[in-house]
Amino acid sequence: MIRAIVTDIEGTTSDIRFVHQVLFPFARKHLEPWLTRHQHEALIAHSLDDLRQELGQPQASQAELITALYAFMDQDRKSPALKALQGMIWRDGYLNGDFTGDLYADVPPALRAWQQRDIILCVYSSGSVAAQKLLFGYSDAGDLTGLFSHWFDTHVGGKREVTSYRNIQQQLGLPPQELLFLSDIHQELDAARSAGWHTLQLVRDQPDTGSTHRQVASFAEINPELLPI
Ligand SMILES: CSCCC(=O)C(=O)COP(=O)(O)O
Ligand SMILES: [Mg+2]
Repeated sequence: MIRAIVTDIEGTTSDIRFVHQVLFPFARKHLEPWLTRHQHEALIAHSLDDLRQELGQPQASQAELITALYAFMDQDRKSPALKALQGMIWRDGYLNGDFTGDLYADVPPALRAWQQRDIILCVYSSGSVAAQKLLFGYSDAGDLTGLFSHWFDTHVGGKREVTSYRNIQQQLGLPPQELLFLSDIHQELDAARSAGWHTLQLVRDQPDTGSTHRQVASFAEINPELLPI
């Protein structure tokens, strides 16, 4: 029996194009002036120190850090410091009404139905927990943060690493066979399966021929009571 469902965001609950064509360009455009304005605030200074550590350059200047951040963005590197800073920049965009958090139309009704069946709902994304809460808090369908009880980002580990799913399982205090991970990326699902979890792949555009996971095109096709099939 599935007791908890952990969902990815990009490509799973939300269109990849929203992340790559709206969120990422917004963060890139605002990065430099935003950092100049906020660099002395404790949270931002802390993220910049994390970035210096990631780079192995404890004395890196502000200009060097900005160059590194642009390079990380070019590589879509899942750097915790970059992800923390992007989340803080996106906050202004959500608050100003520049965009709302994109969700596929099938996502909110499915989440509500699962919650009504007492299934624990969680998010696991490379985006920071703060960024996850903004996306669901300012979503196209209103504030959905109340549907989720746990939020995980790369502080538990990378999404293609088995240990990350073991860490999440320990935090949830449930056996792995009661956990279901939803993602569009089969390498992430491979890691979850290796940790003993159930997996389902969201294929929003076309099937993934390189995958060994069960594939569905929408959340409406998922009935946790029927798993495993
Ligand atoms: C919180 S939405 C932004 C997602 C993000 O920043 C990202 O890098 C997506 O990575 P994922 O591992 O969730 O595909
Ligand atoms: Mg994804």
